[in-house]
Amino acid sequence: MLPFARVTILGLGLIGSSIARGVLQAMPTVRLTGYDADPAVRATADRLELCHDIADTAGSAVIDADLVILCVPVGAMAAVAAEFAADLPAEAIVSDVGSSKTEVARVLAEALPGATVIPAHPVAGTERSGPEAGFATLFNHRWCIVTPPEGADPAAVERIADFWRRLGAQIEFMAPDHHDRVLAITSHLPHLIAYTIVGTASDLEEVTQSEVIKYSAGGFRDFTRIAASDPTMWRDVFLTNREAVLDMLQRFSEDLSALQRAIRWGKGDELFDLFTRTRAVRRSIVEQGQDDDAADFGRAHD
Ligand SMILES: NC(=O)c1ccc[n+]([C@@H]2O[C@H](COP(=O)([O-])OP(=O)(O)OC[C@H]3O[C@@H](n4cnc5c(N)ncnc54)[C@H](O)[C@@H]3O)[C@@H](O)[C@H]2O)c1
Ligand SMILES: O=C(O)C(=O)C[C@]1(C(=O)O)C=C[C@@H](O)C=C1
Repeated sequence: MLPFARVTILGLGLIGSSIARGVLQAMPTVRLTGYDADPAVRATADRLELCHDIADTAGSAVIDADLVILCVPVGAMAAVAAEFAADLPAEAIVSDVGSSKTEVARVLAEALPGATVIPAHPVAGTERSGPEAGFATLFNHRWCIVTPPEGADPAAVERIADFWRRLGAQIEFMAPDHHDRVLAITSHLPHLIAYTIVGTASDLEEVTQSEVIKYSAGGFRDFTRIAASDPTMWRDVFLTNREAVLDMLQRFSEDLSALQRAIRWGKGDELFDLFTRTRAVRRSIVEQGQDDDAADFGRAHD
């Protein structure tokens, strides 16, 4: 039996529209309702037939839902929840896909007192945004981290896990604060570094903008993909996972200073040892099948 019969998606961008496409394929009998604050996104979602119904308000979207899933930037979660709180059916489960979890869990619990809220985070995405960027296979073989609040109803947690497994994801359970530390180093800091390096390159006075574009092969090009990620989404991630990100950034800065010293004093062994260790990390990610380029890596380097 399917975990839910009537699913409402609030926010029809990259992640919301990917969930909609995945549900239409994997759970075709589910009745799907969508809502987005942006009328242009609602019109596009309608044209793409992402949902059976596109509602004009968050309240009317949730009125007969048994799952409501918030797919808006983390800084907008509280406002959306407040918009539909009065219309939420008592038996509905509320979830979200936010990239940071402690703050989102707090604001949802505050805005929806008495509701069953089971937050989750599919660790899958791209640098693109909007309803046209989504695709049904986005979550295939990717982790979805479920962060149930203490004392959560195990049956509700299992229904959320079942929903994500049907979209192709593998499930991991974590405490929200642990999630935020893990993602600070694996996702948030890499984005911050990409934003910095692309910003630094574009500010250089002795290298022109056209040279940066012209010679952006390999390493820099990979950074520009990440640095093209949605500004609203990432502003909100850094503001809501401030402490874990600052902590990881502190460690990163210390390690960067050590590298700076190794270069200055010609300590080739130190550089070589670190680069050997980091190459091994990449190899284990590839071996675990967690990278899209795994096959290419194997061909090019083995
Ligand atoms: N992009 C990724 O790689 C990725 C991966 C995993 C999780 N997430 C999380 O998913 C969420 C959505 O990200 P996305 O990449 O789909 O962003 P997106 O910009 O593609 O879509 C967000 C949508 O939310 C809508 N929205 C904003 N405020 C709203 C409001 N108050 N009410 C209703 N709709 C509103 C926007 O109009 C937009 O269409 C974020 O919380 C993000 O942290 C993103
Ligand atoms: O693949 C990308 O482009 C992503 O940035 C996806 C990515 C990540 O950092 O891995 C970004 C944010 C998420 O919350 C989850 C996944």
